[in-house]
Amino acid sequence: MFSYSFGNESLNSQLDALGITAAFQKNLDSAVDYAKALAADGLLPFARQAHNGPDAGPIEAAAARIKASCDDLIVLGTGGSSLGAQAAIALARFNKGPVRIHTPDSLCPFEMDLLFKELNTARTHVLAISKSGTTAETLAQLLACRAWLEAGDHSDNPGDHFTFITEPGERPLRTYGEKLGSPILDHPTDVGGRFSVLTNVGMLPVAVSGLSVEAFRKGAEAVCDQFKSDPATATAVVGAALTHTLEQEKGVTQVLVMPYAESLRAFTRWHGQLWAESLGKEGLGTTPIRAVGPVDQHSQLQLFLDGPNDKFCTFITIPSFGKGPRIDAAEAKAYGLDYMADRTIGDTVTCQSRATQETLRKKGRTVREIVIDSLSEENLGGLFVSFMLETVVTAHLMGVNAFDQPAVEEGKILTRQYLSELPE
Ligand SMILES: O=P(O)(O)OC[C@H]1O[C@](O)(CO)[C@@H](O)[C@@H]1O
Repeated sequence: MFSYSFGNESLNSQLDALGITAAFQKNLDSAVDYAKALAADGLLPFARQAHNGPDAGPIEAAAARIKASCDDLIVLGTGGSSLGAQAAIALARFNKGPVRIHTPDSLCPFEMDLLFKELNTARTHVLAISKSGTTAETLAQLLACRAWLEAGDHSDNPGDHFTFITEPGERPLRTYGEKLGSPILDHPTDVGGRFSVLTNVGMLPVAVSGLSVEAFRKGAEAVCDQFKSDPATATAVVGAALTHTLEQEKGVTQVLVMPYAESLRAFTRWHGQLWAESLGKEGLGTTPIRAVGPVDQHSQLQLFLDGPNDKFCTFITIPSFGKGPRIDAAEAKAYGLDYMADRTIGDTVTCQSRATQETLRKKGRTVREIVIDSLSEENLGGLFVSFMLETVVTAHLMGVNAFDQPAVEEGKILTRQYLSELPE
């Protein structure tokens, strides 16, 4: 489970000091009303991915088939069709499964050459994911993968090397999968790509990685239960009301998400898309900033502390006292490093996060700390759904539609045009 707090001074006293208590309360009331309406409706489809839902069996079956046939899985997809899976399977580093998973989510000729050079065609499976089934990057990679696989020296059916996830209906990716005779799982039509991490889009890679789909979804369910039963204290509702109030009243235009764990680095990329694409519209929006502690204390912290006071900072921490290697006391003392004698790496990181939050607060920044008790599937599932709900509630307060992304479509159309106009 996770909890959140705002430092030693209560949130109320910090709001008082900023002179925004009334504005916050008004936004909180409206956020709570909206949360209650969502709860009365059974929450949103992205949050209704039950641990024992009807897709659990098909996900496990597809994962078993993939695992039985390969050593390497290439997950093709971009944005919401890749970032959630990447964030989720980052936890698998701790219990290495039998399949290595590659996620070339940015179209890069050099990376693709490298990947093809490293992998064995006979023992590679490709999972191509695209909700629309039309994304040029994913389709280009798919065609390149097929050619590479067929140029390999195996003689089995090429269709056995592919699995697809896309929406029902006519679309290039689906037609391609049907012609190949490969398994095709339906992308839920009522869940947007950047909200799809708890559906088969994120959970099939999770199942292949050896992590527990059930645990991710149970963690999400626990957070949804809390959101429904006590919205006024739910992380998502308070976070949304606070972000919106700080933006309206104090010109806070950036939201920082800074976990103190390398395994949550991919989570910050997932959050970046979720926040930016859902809220950046009609001239409105706050810009997501990604950082990971403690390493980014040595690159971005100067700006956070001493640059413009325009950021709402969220730290995600895991109590790490006593965790990790211990520093030999005599060795440390021999070099005048008494302060770290007999401390663990986890002791150091915990103190660094605390110190950084305190210095930010002293500089007048609003800092929220979300504490998870361990790096577990349950906690990550909870974080996913909490941040998705926070995004949706923030969109409601802003008066924008969280679920579309009209502005990026023009660039996609032009890319296709320029590509088709290239000389033969
Ligand atoms: O899953 P699809 O349809 O390939 O889309 C990939 C990504 O592209 C976008 O449409 C933006 O271009 C995102 O919203 C989406 O997650």
